[in-house]
Amino acid sequence: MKDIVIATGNKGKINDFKHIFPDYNVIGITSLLPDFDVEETGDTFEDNAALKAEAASHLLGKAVIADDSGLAVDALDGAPGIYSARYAGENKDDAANIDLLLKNMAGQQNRSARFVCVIALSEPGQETKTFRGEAEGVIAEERRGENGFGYDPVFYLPERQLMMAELTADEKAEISHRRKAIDQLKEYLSKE
Ligand SMILES: O=P(O)(O)OP(=O)(O)OP(=O)(O)OC[C@H]1O[C@@H](n2cnc3c(O)ncnc32)[C@H](O)[C@@H]1O
Ligand SMILES: [Mg+2]
Repeated sequence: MKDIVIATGNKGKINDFKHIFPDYNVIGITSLLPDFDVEETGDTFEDNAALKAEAASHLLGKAVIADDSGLAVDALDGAPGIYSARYAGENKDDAANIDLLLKNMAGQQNRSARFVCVIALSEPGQETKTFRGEAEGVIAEERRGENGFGYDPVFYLPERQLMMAELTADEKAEISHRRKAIDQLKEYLSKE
């Protein structure tokens, strides 16, 4: 089985990647470098994904991918966006982030939103490449579902009439923003 190293400390993302890459041995960076942590100082998902992938690739001397992602809500002018993980504070608390989102959306009629995922590929001696995937949905008024992570319990998928958190991991892997970004990465690798 081929290895693929992902520069993330987020267990929910690692679980998503395992279902997107069933034929690969998915390795989270913290099992190789327990103290790995990169400050996300970029202004875009692309910049932050590249920062994480390049830092890990330089430390390991091999190809690494990273994921910078988040939720963009139209009625909030694209917030929380690149700040999705730390929306309610630096301690990255998914429950607190959802509470704040529901509070900021209270009484709001326009609830359209999208998940964005940018995957960066950094390889020694090569320019970093980025690939973007998006998934459209609607911000629900309350939580439902136990699967997934982050904002999945309040991200409603109208065509399925389910929350993202009500999909199995395999179902999420078929339609998610993360899957769409990875499809583009795979297409690039197949032409390389
Ligand atoms: O930077 P790494 O170490 O990869 O982990 P992180 O959790 O800090 O990840 P990000 O900086 O990319 O922030 C993304 C946040 O956006 C949210 N998010 C991203 N993808 C999601 C998904 O598939 N489902 C639900 N929420 C998601 C979730 O709250 C994440 O913490
Ligand atoms: Mg992060």
